[in-house]
Amino acid sequence: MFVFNDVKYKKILEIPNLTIEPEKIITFVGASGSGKTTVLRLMNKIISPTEGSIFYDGEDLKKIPSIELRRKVMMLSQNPVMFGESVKDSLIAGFTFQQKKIPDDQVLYDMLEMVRLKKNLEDPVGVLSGGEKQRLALGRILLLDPEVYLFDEPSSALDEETEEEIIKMLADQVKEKKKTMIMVTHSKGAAERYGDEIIEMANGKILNRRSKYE
Ligand SMILES: Nc1ncnc2c1ncn2[C@@H]1O[C@H](COP(=O)(O)OP(=O)(O)OP(=O)(O)O)[C@@H](O)[C@H]1O
Repeated sequence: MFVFNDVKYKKILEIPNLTIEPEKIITFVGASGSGKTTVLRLMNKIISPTEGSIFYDGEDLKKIPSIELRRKVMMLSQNPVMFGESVKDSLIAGFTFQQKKIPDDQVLYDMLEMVRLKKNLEDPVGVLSGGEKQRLALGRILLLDPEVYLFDEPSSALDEETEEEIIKMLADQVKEKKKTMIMVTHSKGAAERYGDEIIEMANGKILNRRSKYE
């Protein structure tokens, strides 16, 4: 699905080769500043390699228009952007941009429940906490249902119990729908429990890659 070929990004990342198979959950762990977020940003074409190439389904990312790529590969960043005035506006933003039919309110309420956000659709989005914004953005992505989910610390602003619930829910969804999930997490426990493969980064390099089934 994703293939990295002699990839370098400035002086901060160096990945000679990396292949990520579809329908897997891959977790990235490693110290702060080790390059985990940079890997996700490369996969979503927010940044491009300064050397080498990245392929998605056999096609060089350089040749895939960003908008097209981001319909298939969606990233939830640590500080997601909110859209419009209300919880609903932000939840359906992707449908509005893509001019697609907006799901019924019941579907939207079910999604709020799934991401553990106890808010009404009409509630203002500006007053949400960091963790609530993150869960709302998560709901937005789950509704759009891309092929690949890139999660950068999807639970960084959550307490431990909610974090475990959310990551478990994501893993279940991804497996049920046969999607691919690539997740950066500070939680080694979650990385081990839910990752089919665990990739450990240090100083911009892959230090270690383990499959849970080996
Ligand atoms: N565009 C850039 N230009 C220069 N340096 C950068 C750039 N982006 C990131 N860095 C640096 O590269 C290193 C890796 O950053 P990255 O955000 O990938 O780390 P991380 O492993 O995700 O860290 P954290 O766990 O703290 O989020 C950091 O030292 C960061 O300051």
